[in-house]
Amino acid sequence: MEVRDCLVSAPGKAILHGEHAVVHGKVALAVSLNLRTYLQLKARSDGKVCINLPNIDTFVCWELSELKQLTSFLSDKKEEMQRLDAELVKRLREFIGVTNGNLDSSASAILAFLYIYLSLFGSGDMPSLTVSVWSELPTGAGLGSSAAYSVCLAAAFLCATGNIPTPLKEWEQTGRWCQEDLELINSWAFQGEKIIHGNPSGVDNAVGTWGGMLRFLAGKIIPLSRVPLLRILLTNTKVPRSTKVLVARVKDKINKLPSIMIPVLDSVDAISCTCEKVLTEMTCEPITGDHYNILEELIDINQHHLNVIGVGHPSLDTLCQVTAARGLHSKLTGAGGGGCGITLLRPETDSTTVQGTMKDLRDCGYDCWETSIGGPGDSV
Ligand SMILES: Nc1ncnc2c1ncn2[C@@H]1O[C@H](COP(=O)(O)OP(=O)(O)O)[C@@H](O)[C@H]1O
Ligand SMILES: C[C@@](O)(CCOP(=O)(O)O)CC(=O)O
Ligand SMILES: [Mg+2]
Repeated sequence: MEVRDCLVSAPGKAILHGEHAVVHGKVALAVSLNLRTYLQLKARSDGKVCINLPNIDTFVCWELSELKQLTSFLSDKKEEMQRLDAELVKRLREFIGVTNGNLDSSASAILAFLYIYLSLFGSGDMPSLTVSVWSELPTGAGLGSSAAYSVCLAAAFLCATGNIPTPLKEWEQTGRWCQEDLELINSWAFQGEKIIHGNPSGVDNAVGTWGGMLRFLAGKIIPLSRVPLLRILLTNTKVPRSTKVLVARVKDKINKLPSIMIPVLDSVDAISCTCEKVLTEMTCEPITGDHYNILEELIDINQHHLNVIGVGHPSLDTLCQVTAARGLHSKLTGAGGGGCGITLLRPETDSTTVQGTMKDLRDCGYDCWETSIGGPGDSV
């Protein structure tokens, strides 16, 4: 099978409120970032399938004949993709030589690639191709790099199979898909997230697919089109962590202490709903200091809750203390345990304060940058 070359990209995300709680059916508010992951798919004619993942130092090639042996049991039931195909995952784990325990970065990325590739092409004519992925996002830091990676894989392979059109006209720089195509991309990206996260909520792949700001509740995605522009400082503590491990740890804690943990999750839910209400008010009435006072208080309370849930880290405590010394409010974003945090900047926060805070954070060894939030979803 010959495939058409294509280049796709998808944004990372920041979760304003609701990380972890969203896995347990609570509301999350998330927004795309202007940092993206890019994927280039190129057809080959030598019967090889290759993957180049420079961000995680992973470069692998297989013969098509090897991959074909993994597909003998696959049927053409592509609509049955709500659940992961456990038999395919088992075979793939054996194939890459990781039969038990958690997968490392490279094994997770390879497994997600092979799973989507074989699910989409395995029951027909399998194409020889090279996929190269590179990203502006830090990997494994809470900004949804796994989801952006999965969205790119899903979009590129669905284009290559002809399941969705390549909407690019020659004169266009970027293109967008229709709602139905985006839903298909999102559902395949969710499969990739399941491989990398274990038990994802689906919020990250939804933001990676649609972009902008959205409210996510139990798989239901509501775009928030009327939100004010918020200035955010993003800080990467550079402490590595794995979303899969943290999500599993939170689940254990809820199972062990349900009467203590469930009210905390309910409170996080109320924080997300209150934040959404304040953001909506800010678009309908003049923005006042009171709006920002509430947003800051919500950030502080949620950060305490996330510590209670068990996903804090001393590096994140330092972030909160350093920014609090300048009158700014921070919380972790994403899975926590290290990784990134967000700091809310007020419209009137002057550049001396911002520059001074960034210097203090860099002196702690962190990466720090001011960013705009919102932005386009994935494009081809
Ligand atoms: N650019 C990339 N290239 C290859 N794999 C990636 C890339 N970005 C993310 N991944 C995969 O996603 C994993 C990180 O996912 P996760 O722990 O959920 O962190 P996050 O999504 O917060 O960045 C990596 O270990 C790797 O398997
Ligand atoms: C902790 C969680 O809410 C977000 C994880 O985001 P990230 O992988 O840390 O970028 C998990 C999820 O929603 O699937
Ligand atoms: Mg992730």
